[in-house]
Amino acid sequence: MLRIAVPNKGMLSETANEMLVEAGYRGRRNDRELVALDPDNGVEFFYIRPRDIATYVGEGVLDIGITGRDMLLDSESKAQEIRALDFGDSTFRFAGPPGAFKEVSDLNGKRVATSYTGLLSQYFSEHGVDAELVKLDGAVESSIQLGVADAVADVVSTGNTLRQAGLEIFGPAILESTAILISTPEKVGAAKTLIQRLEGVLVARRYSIMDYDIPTDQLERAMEITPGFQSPTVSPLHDENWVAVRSLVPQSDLNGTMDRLSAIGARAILVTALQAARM
Ligand SMILES: Nc1ncnc2c1ncn2[C@@H]1O[C@H](COP(=O)(O)OP(=O)(O)OP(=O)(O)O)[C@@H](O)[C@H]1O
Ligand SMILES: O=P(O)(O)OC[C@H]1O[C@H](OP(=O)(O)OP(=O)(O)O)[C@H](O)[C@@H]1O
Ligand SMILES: [Mg+2]
Repeated sequence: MLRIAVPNKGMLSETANEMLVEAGYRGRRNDRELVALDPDNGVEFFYIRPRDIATYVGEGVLDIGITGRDMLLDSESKAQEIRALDFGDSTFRFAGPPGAFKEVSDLNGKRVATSYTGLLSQYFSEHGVDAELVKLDGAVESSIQLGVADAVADVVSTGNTLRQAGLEIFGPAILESTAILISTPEKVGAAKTLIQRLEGVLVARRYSIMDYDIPTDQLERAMEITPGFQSPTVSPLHDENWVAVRSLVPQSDLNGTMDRLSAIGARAILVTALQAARM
């Protein structure tokens, strides 16, 4: 039985659960559920704080888990990133009162509040900065106003929290984070089906099917516009001067793709949503 760690709350929990349901697993039935058996799929889900997931997976107690890259790097876990999951994107940044700091070296001798002391102490030692870390559980942005820190290092997504606290980002991004699958080399093999299913969900979320007819003499140009994953399907039409093409195309630029196909003479361009995929 594969044992899977899923965030029980926070920014990643809802989408992580949705992806698992799309991948054919039993979803979490209510937000108090801590353990759930899914015997049809031979898996057991453990709903755990996102910060603790790397610990359980790194110890080998749980086989695979979903957490944030920043949380994995903050931990001392032996778990490794298997792949990014296309949600929960954020950057990890320094911020301070407007104009107070310009670069990371300005933090020498200052107090920096963060919930990610592991990540920060590693960053400071790599960059030769000697700053005092103030460990807080959350709402780190308030620490400067409350007088316990001179600067903060925290997760930034829209930047609204920082703006509301009257703080300004400085220095380069410490890290680009995203939701990731983590496991250990000993356990990852057993999780092959789960990984393949989630990869299918990512493809279904990112791509659509595009069908169109194209004059045969424009086929090569059309292949450059819709190269697909490996090789698009090209089928003969009754009119031998035309062929029908079916290809996977990124959802991010469906209309641009249709414009480019149309400009080289494609007709009857149809787009269909993908419900599931296994590549
Ligand atoms: N506003 C956000 N937008 C995108 N991702 C975020 C945001 N806040 C946190 N994350 C990411 O979500 C993951 C889990 O963080 P989250 O804030 O949910 O956990 P937490 O701080 O331990 O929990 P809580 O905030 O409920 O105490 C981290 O990898 C983090 O980078
Ligand atoms: O840039 P924004 O879109 O405003 O998002 C960033 C905020 O989101 C997270 O807070 P969360 O709600 O998880 O609270 P926490 O600080 O208690 O973890 C993070 O710690 C920032 O405070
Ligand atoms: Mg948080």
